[in-house]
Amino acid sequence: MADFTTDLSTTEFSTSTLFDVETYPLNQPDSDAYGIMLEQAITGLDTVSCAQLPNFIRPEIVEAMQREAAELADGAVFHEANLNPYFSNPPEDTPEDHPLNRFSPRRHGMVRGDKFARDGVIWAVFQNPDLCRFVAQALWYEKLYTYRDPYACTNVNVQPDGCEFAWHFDNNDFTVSFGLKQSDRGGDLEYVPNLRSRENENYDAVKQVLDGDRTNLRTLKLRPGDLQLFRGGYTLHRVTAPQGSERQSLLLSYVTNPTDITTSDKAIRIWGEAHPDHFARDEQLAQSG
Ligand SMILES: O=C(O)CCC(=O)C(=O)O
Ligand SMILES: [Fe+2]
Repeated sequence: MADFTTDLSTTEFSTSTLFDVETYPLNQPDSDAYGIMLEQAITGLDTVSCAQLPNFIRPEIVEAMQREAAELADGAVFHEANLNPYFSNPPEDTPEDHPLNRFSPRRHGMVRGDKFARDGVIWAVFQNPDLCRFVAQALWYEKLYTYRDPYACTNVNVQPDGCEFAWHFDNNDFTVSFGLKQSDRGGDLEYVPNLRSRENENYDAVKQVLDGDRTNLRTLKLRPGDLQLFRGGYTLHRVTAPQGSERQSLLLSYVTNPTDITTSDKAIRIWGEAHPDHFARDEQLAQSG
Protein backbone atom coordinates (compact mmCIF):
# COMPACT_ATOMS: atom_id res chain seq x y z
CA MET A 1 0.00 0.00 0.00
CA ALA A 2 1.26 3.46 -0.83
CA ASP A 3 2.42 5.56 2.07
CA PHE A 4 0.37 8.69 1.55
CA THR A 5 2.34 10.68 4.07
CA THR A 6 5.86 10.23 2.67
CA ASP A 7 5.97 13.17 0.32
CA LEU A 8 4.20 15.50 2.65
CA SER A 9 5.93 14.67 5.91
CA THR A 10 9.03 16.55 4.77
CA THR A 11 7.02 19.74 4.40
CA GLU A 12 5.94 21.89 7.29
CA PHE A 13 2.25 21.34 6.63
CA SER A 14 1.56 17.64 6.33
CA THR A 15 -2.00 16.31 6.33
CA SER A 16 -1.71 15.31 9.98
CA THR A 17 -0.37 18.75 10.92
CA LEU A 18 -3.25 20.57 9.25
CA PHE A 19 -6.27 18.38 9.92
CA ASP A 20 -7.67 16.47 12.88
CA VAL A 21 -6.79 13.10 11.37
CA GLU A 22 -7.73 11.26 14.58
CA THR A 23 -11.38 12.18 13.90
CA TYR A 24 -11.07 12.56 10.13
CA PRO A 25 -8.45 10.06 8.87
CA LEU A 26 -7.86 11.83 5.55
CA ASN A 27 -4.39 10.31 5.24
CA GLN A 28 -5.60 6.70 5.58
CA PRO A 29 -7.93 6.26 2.61
CA ASP A 30 -7.92 2.48 2.92
CA SER A 31 -9.07 2.43 6.53
CA ASP A 32 -12.58 1.61 7.76
CA ALA A 33 -12.72 4.94 9.56
CA TYR A 34 -12.06 6.76 6.29
CA GLY A 35 -14.88 4.79 4.66
CA ILE A 36 -17.28 5.84 7.42
CA MET A 37 -16.23 9.51 7.14
CA LEU A 38 -16.72 9.40 3.37
CA GLU A 39 -20.08 7.65 3.67
CA GLN A 40 -21.35 10.34 6.04
CA ALA A 41 -20.27 13.12 3.69
CA ILE A 42 -21.87 11.37 0.71
CA THR A 43 -25.11 10.85 2.61
CA GLY A 44 -25.29 14.55 3.52
CA LEU A 45 -24.59 15.65 -0.05
CA ASP A 46 -26.95 13.14 -1.63
CA THR A 47 -29.86 13.83 0.71
CA VAL A 48 -29.67 17.54 1.63
CA SER A 49 -26.92 18.77 -0.75
CA CYS A 50 -24.65 19.58 2.14
CA ALA A 51 -22.12 17.94 4.45
CA GLN A 52 -20.65 19.68 7.48
CA LEU A 53 -17.57 18.22 9.18
CA PRO A 54 -17.10 20.13 12.44
CA ASN A 55 -13.61 20.97 13.74
CA PHE A 56 -11.92 19.50 10.69
CA ILE A 57 -8.83 21.69 11.05
CA ARG A 58 -6.57 21.53 14.08
CA PRO A 59 -7.15 24.45 16.49
CA GLU A 60 -3.60 25.85 16.22
CA ILE A 61 -3.87 25.73 12.42
CA VAL A 62 -7.25 27.51 12.54
CA GLU A 63 -5.56 30.28 14.53
CA ALA A 64 -2.76 30.56 11.98
CA MET A 65 -5.32 30.70 9.15
CA GLN A 66 -7.32 33.37 10.98
CA ARG A 67 -4.16 35.46 11.43
CA GLU A 68 -3.28 35.15 7.76
CA ALA A 69 -6.85 36.03 6.68
CA ALA A 70 -7.00 38.98 9.10
CA GLU A 71 -3.84 40.47 7.58
CA LEU A 72 -5.28 40.16 4.07
CA ALA A 73 -8.90 41.15 4.79
CA ASP A 74 -8.23 44.89 4.44
CA GLY A 75 -7.03 44.29 0.91
CA ALA A 76 -10.15 42.32 -0.09
CA VAL A 77 -11.86 43.44 -3.29
CA PHE A 78 -15.25 44.77 -2.14
CA HIS A 79 -18.32 44.22 -4.27
CA GLU A 80 -21.52 46.13 -3.90
CA ALA A 81 -24.27 45.08 -6.23
CA ASN A 82 -27.97 44.54 -6.59
CA LEU A 83 -28.39 40.96 -7.77
CA ASN A 84 -31.13 38.48 -8.55
CA PRO A 85 -30.65 34.86 -7.40
CA TYR A 86 -29.14 33.97 -10.80
CA PHE A 87 -26.76 36.97 -11.17
CA SER A 88 -28.53 37.68 -14.45
CA ASN A 89 -30.49 40.36 -16.24
CA PRO A 90 -34.14 39.31 -16.67
CA PRO A 91 -35.71 39.47 -20.11
CA GLU A 92 -38.08 42.38 -20.67
CA ASP A 93 -41.71 41.69 -19.73
CA THR A 94 -40.68 39.47 -16.80
CA PRO A 95 -43.39 39.90 -14.13
CA GLU A 96 -42.32 42.01 -11.19
CA ASP A 97 -42.63 39.23 -8.60
CA HIS A 98 -40.87 36.57 -10.72
CA PRO A 99 -37.62 35.24 -9.14
CA LEU A 100 -35.67 36.62 -12.11
CA ASN A 101 -36.88 40.08 -11.12
CA ARG A 102 -36.14 39.84 -7.41
CA PHE A 103 -33.04 41.92 -6.74
CA SER A 104 -31.32 42.23 -3.37
CA PRO A 105 -28.28 44.21 -2.32
CA ARG A 106 -25.08 42.29 -1.68
CA ARG A 107 -21.97 43.77 -0.11
CA HIS A 108 -18.95 41.66 0.73
CA GLY A 109 -15.23 41.41 0.09
CA MET A 110 -13.14 38.68 -1.50
CA VAL A 111 -9.43 38.22 -0.88
CA ARG A 112 -7.86 37.37 -4.21
CA GLY A 113 -6.08 34.03 -4.68
CA ASP A 114 -2.72 35.56 -5.57
CA LYS A 115 -2.55 37.31 -2.18
CA PHE A 116 -1.96 34.12 -0.21
CA ALA A 117 1.70 33.32 0.50
CA ARG A 118 2.68 30.14 -1.34
CA ASP A 119 4.47 28.88 1.76
CA GLY A 120 1.58 29.90 4.03
CA VAL A 121 -0.95 27.80 5.87
CA ILE A 122 -4.03 28.70 3.78
CA TRP A 123 -2.25 27.74 0.56
CA ALA A 124 -1.13 24.49 2.20
CA VAL A 125 -4.74 23.61 3.05
CA PHE A 126 -5.84 24.41 -0.51
CA GLN A 127 -3.04 22.37 -2.10
CA ASN A 128 -3.38 19.37 0.20
CA PRO A 129 -3.80 16.29 -2.03
CA ASP A 130 -5.57 14.19 0.62
CA LEU A 131 -8.24 16.87 0.99
CA CYS A 132 -8.61 17.15 -2.80
CA ARG A 133 -9.08 13.40 -3.17
CA PHE A 134 -11.63 13.30 -0.35
CA VAL A 135 -13.65 16.17 -1.87
CA ALA A 136 -13.70 14.38 -5.25
CA GLN A 137 -14.86 11.10 -3.71
CA ALA A 138 -17.57 12.78 -1.63
CA LEU A 139 -18.96 14.53 -4.71
CA TRP A 140 -18.69 11.50 -7.03
CA TYR A 141 -15.95 12.90 -9.28
CA GLU A 142 -13.33 10.55 -10.63
CA LYS A 143 -10.70 13.22 -10.09
CA LEU A 144 -10.58 16.90 -9.18
CA TYR A 145 -7.75 19.41 -9.51
CA THR A 146 -7.08 22.59 -7.59
CA TYR A 147 -8.28 25.48 -9.77
CA ARG A 148 -5.30 27.29 -11.29
CA ASP A 149 -7.05 30.62 -11.88
CA PRO A 150 -4.70 33.10 -10.17
CA TYR A 151 -7.53 35.15 -8.62
CA ALA A 152 -10.42 32.73 -8.13
CA CYS A 153 -8.43 29.65 -7.03
CA THR A 154 -9.00 30.27 -3.36
CA ASN A 155 -10.62 33.24 -1.64
CA VAL A 156 -11.58 34.53 1.75
CA ASN A 157 -15.15 35.81 1.78
CA VAL A 158 -15.29 38.84 4.10
CA GLN A 159 -18.87 39.53 5.14
CA PRO A 160 -19.16 42.69 7.22
CA ASP A 161 -21.47 43.13 10.20
CA GLY A 162 -25.06 43.64 8.99
CA CYS A 163 -24.43 42.55 5.39
CA GLU A 164 -26.57 39.69 4.15
CA PHE A 165 -25.36 37.48 1.31
CA ALA A 166 -28.82 37.28 -0.31
CA TRP A 167 -30.64 34.26 -1.81
CA HIS A 168 -28.87 32.80 -4.84
CA PHE A 169 -27.74 29.74 -6.77
CA ASP A 170 -23.98 29.44 -7.30
CA ASN A 171 -22.49 29.46 -10.78
CA ASN A 172 -20.43 26.43 -9.78
CA ASP A 173 -21.99 23.03 -9.14
CA PHE A 174 -20.36 22.73 -5.72
CA THR A 175 -18.47 24.72 -3.11
CA VAL A 176 -15.85 23.69 -0.56
CA SER A 177 -15.50 26.08 2.35
CA PHE A 178 -14.00 26.39 5.80
CA GLY A 179 -15.26 28.61 8.59
CA LEU A 180 -12.71 31.20 9.72
CA LYS A 181 -14.64 33.77 11.71
CA GLN A 182 -18.22 33.70 12.90
CA SER A 183 -20.57 36.03 14.71
CA ASP A 184 -22.73 34.83 17.62
CA ARG A 185 -25.87 36.07 15.96
CA GLY A 186 -26.58 35.87 12.24
CA GLY A 187 -24.02 34.62 9.75
CA ASP A 188 -26.08 31.44 9.21
CA LEU A 189 -26.16 29.54 5.94
CA GLU A 190 -29.84 29.00 5.10
CA TYR A 191 -30.58 26.65 2.24
CA VAL A 192 -33.35 24.76 0.55
CA PRO A 193 -31.91 21.55 -0.94
CA ASN A 194 -32.51 20.44 -4.51
CA LEU A 195 -34.71 23.37 -5.43
CA ARG A 196 -33.86 23.32 -9.10
CA SER A 197 -32.32 20.83 -11.49
CA ARG A 198 -30.60 20.98 -14.84
CA GLU A 199 -33.99 20.38 -16.46
CA ASN A 200 -36.27 22.45 -14.28
CA GLU A 201 -35.77 25.94 -12.82
CA ASN A 202 -38.77 25.40 -10.54
CA TYR A 203 -39.51 29.13 -10.37
CA ASP A 204 -42.71 28.68 -8.32
CA ALA A 205 -40.84 26.98 -5.49
CA VAL A 206 -38.01 29.55 -5.67
CA LYS A 207 -40.58 32.34 -5.44
CA GLN A 208 -42.13 30.79 -2.33
CA VAL A 209 -38.77 30.80 -0.56
CA LEU A 210 -38.08 34.39 -1.61
CA ASP A 211 -41.51 35.26 -0.22
CA GLY A 212 -40.54 33.87 3.19
CA ASP A 213 -41.67 30.24 3.13
CA ARG A 214 -39.33 28.31 5.46
CA THR A 215 -40.92 24.86 5.07
CA ASN A 216 -37.95 22.95 3.65
CA LEU A 217 -35.34 25.38 4.82
CA ARG A 218 -32.25 24.16 6.65
CA THR A 219 -29.81 26.21 8.69
CA LEU A 220 -26.13 25.65 9.31
CA LYS A 221 -23.63 27.75 11.21
CA LEU A 222 -20.13 27.34 9.85
CA ARG A 223 -17.76 27.77 12.78
CA PRO A 224 -13.99 28.31 12.62
CA GLY A 225 -12.29 25.08 11.55
CA ASP A 226 -15.47 23.42 10.17
CA LEU A 227 -15.43 22.03 6.64
CA GLN A 228 -18.50 22.36 4.48
CA LEU A 229 -19.17 20.61 1.18
CA PHE A 230 -22.17 22.05 -0.59
CA ARG A 231 -24.01 21.64 -3.90
CA GLY A 232 -24.81 25.33 -4.25
CA GLY A 233 -25.63 25.20 -7.95
CA TYR A 234 -29.00 23.50 -7.36
CA THR A 235 -29.65 24.61 -3.81
CA LEU A 236 -31.08 28.06 -3.20
CA HIS A 237 -29.09 29.58 -0.32
CA ARG A 238 -28.13 32.73 1.51
CA VAL A 239 -25.91 33.75 4.42
CA THR A 240 -27.87 35.88 6.88
CA ALA A 241 -26.33 39.14 8.05
CA PRO A 242 -23.76 38.67 10.81
CA GLN A 243 -24.75 40.68 13.88
CA GLY A 244 -22.10 42.39 15.97
CA SER A 245 -18.99 41.25 14.10
CA GLU A 246 -17.68 40.31 10.71
CA ARG A 247 -17.97 36.80 9.28
CA GLN A 248 -15.20 35.22 7.22
CA SER A 249 -15.09 31.96 5.29
CA LEU A 250 -12.40 30.35 3.15
CA LEU A 251 -13.58 29.17 -0.26
CA LEU A 252 -11.54 26.54 -2.13
CA SER A 253 -12.12 25.92 -5.84
CA TYR A 254 -11.59 22.57 -7.53
CA VAL A 255 -12.17 21.75 -11.19
CA THR A 256 -12.47 18.66 -13.37
CA ASN A 257 -10.21 20.12 -16.07
CA PRO A 258 -6.71 21.03 -14.83
CA THR A 259 -6.17 23.61 -17.61
CA ASP A 260 -9.37 25.50 -16.73
CA ILE A 261 -8.92 29.25 -16.15
CA THR A 262 -11.18 32.24 -16.70
CA THR A 263 -10.95 34.82 -19.49
CA SER A 264 -9.73 38.40 -19.03
CA ASP A 265 -13.16 40.03 -19.45
CA LYS A 266 -14.68 37.89 -16.73
CA ALA A 267 -11.68 38.49 -14.45
CA ILE A 268 -12.04 42.25 -14.97
CA ARG A 269 -15.77 42.07 -14.24
CA ILE A 270 -15.17 40.24 -10.97
CA TRP A 271 -11.83 41.60 -9.77
CA GLY A 272 -11.48 44.94 -11.55
CA GLU A 273 -8.36 43.73 -13.36
CA ALA A 274 -6.92 40.69 -15.11
CA HIS A 275 -3.71 38.69 -14.67
CA PRO A 276 -1.30 37.91 -17.57
CA ASP A 277 -2.53 34.28 -17.36
CA HIS A 278 -6.06 35.49 -18.19
CA PHE A 279 -4.83 37.32 -21.30
CA ALA A 280 -2.85 34.23 -22.28
CA ARG A 281 -6.09 32.27 -22.02
CA ASP A 282 -7.84 34.78 -24.35
CA GLU A 283 -5.12 34.27 -26.97
CA GLN A 284 -5.31 30.53 -26.62
CA LEU A 285 -9.09 30.60 -27.17
CA ALA A 286 -8.74 32.97 -30.14
CA GLN A 287 -6.21 30.66 -31.78
CA SER A 288 -8.22 27.51 -31.18
CA GLY A 289 -11.47 29.18 -32.29
O1 LIG B 1 -19.35 32.37 2.73
C1 LIG B 1 -19.94 31.32 2.49
O2 LIG B 1 -20.06 30.42 3.35
C2 LIG B 1 -20.53 31.06 1.14
C3 LIG B 1 -21.02 32.29 0.51
C4 LIG B 1 -21.69 31.95 -0.78
O3 LIG B 1 -22.81 31.54 -0.80
C5 LIG B 1 -20.94 32.10 -2.05
O4 LIG B 1 -19.77 32.50 -2.03
O5 LIG B 1 -21.53 31.82 -3.10
FE1 LIG C 1 -23.24 30.74 -2.78
